[in-house]
Amino acid sequence: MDIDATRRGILDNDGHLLIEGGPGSGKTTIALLKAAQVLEALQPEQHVLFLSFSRAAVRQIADRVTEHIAYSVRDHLEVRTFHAFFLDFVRAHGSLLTGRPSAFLPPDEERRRKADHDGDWSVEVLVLAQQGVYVFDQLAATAATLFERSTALRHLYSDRYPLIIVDEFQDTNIDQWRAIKALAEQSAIICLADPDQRIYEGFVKGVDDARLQQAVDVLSPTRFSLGVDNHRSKGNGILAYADAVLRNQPAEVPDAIDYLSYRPGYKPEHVAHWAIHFLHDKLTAQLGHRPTIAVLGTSGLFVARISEAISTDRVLAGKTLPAIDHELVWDPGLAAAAGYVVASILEWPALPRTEAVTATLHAIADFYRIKTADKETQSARQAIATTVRAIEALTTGRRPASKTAKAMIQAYDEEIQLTGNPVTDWQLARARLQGSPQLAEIFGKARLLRLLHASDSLAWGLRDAWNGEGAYPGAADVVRSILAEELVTGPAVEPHPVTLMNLHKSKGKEFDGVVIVDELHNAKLLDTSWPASRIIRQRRVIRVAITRARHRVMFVRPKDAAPLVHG
Ligand SMILES: Nc1ncnc2c1ncn2[C@@H]1O[C@H](COP(=O)(O)OP(=O)(O)OP(=O)(O)O)[C@@H](O)[C@H]1O
Repeated sequence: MDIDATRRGILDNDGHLLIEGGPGSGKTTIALLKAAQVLEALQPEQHVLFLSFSRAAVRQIADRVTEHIAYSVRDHLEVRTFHAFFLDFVRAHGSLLTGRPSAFLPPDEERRRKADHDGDWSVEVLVLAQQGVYVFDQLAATAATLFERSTALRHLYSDRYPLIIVDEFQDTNIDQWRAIKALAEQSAIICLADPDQRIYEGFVKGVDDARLQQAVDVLSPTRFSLGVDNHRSKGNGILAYADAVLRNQPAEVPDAIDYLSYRPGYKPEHVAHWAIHFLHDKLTAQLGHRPTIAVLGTSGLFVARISEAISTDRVLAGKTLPAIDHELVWDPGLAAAAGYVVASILEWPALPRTEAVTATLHAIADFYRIKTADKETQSARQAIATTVRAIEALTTGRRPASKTAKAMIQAYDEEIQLTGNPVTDWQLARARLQGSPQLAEIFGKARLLRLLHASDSLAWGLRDAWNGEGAYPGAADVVRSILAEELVTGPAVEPHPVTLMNLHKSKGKEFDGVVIVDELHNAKLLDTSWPASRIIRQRRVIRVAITRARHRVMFVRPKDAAPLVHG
């Protein structure tokens, strides 16, 4: 490890530090070295806190801890997401604000309530907070208020965390910044930042391009610049090309970057399948070992499609492409909601007709509530309304008018013969989802659940729910609790050689090779007709994605996609 004068300065300086540097300049690494040094001198009850944004980033940092931090003090480094830290904090101390114990409304429950709420949801969120019930987005604000108002809490936490490292500082929102500022009274704060990796501004509320200046004004930190050092992809032109994309400047495409353009008629996910194999072979030859590869798509759903496509063998242009074992980093909200619908069908044989079908219709309405919370669409709104009317009709003894409800009644009457084997029964129940466009949509989303790697835990949970008499009473609750756990903690899988995620989620990570997949219709990588501000933001995102690679990048883009660099 090179420890130059700048890095020596960082290790020798106490107090607040602002460390700036481009992608791969070594911000995370030097921060871990600094933590290692501070950890040696801590009291037994003290810890160093390393805050980052995503669970995936936390995992990558945690993986690197073994490299830099001695076993004896490792337990005293807490690498956590902002949200997890604030959630624990509000649970422990929220009652100081309201006089009541704090409760947390999980995101899917919030989406459901929001869809049913007539008034302004942002006002309702504040009312709930006054009652001690917090939604995801309120946690940081609540924690910040508590830290600002209570000297005792500030001191308690600063005593516990004399050093707090804030990763990706440029992307902190106003509430995260308020909490950090309050703790900075007594804790030393190290901010790691790259202004050009600001990818949430104008996109997430409260993120501000003045944040770095505010840190300088308020904390008066000692500033260090790792400048354009690049330890990740030294000498292969990847960073220079990424910078050219950021600034839309003319640039030669270096050897380390391949472009694959596909003609209309080809599906991007199929071409991506080929590209992953190609990159894998090239990197294996170059490095002499099995490489790590990230496949980055332009949206979560697109990434899920790629995942499905590469999960089976495929013949493309006369060549057989074997299926690719991979991990998917993805927000599976809708797939989980579709899973709850399937689970409700597993309960049918134990229930009378009205009760059984009504429970399934409730799960279907919830699916569309979650869908509208992500993206308001007329058809999803209508689906909720017709399903709710069908439930009313059923419970008052009338015949429902909706196609979906009729199809479910017919499916119930045809009787479902479950076997006690959760895997087969899950497929049997899922196959009942046909007879209306809504059911077809839910069927499609339920198939994606397989990608969650949750199948094993679901099978075990359902095995316990089997009553030996043809049904799984309580299946809906079992599936709900298993998937909720899966959504919060993520699948417990080992890091995989091939990982799929959207561009934003790649931030803070590092792989031998990166495949960036673009599509023409739903989620373009870049569109010159977008407003200038959106183009600038997207160029930052693309730069982050490119610079995740140590050795090679491969673009898979439609033939007439907009060029990424000028000229
Ligand atoms: N001083 C150093 N000498 C040699 N290698 C280093 C040094 N610092 C970092 N590296 C290596 O360079 C790579 C990038 O480092 P690191 O992840 O710390 O950069 P970063 O600035 O946090 O990147 P980003 O902002 O893109 O996430 C890592 O593989 C790391 O092991």
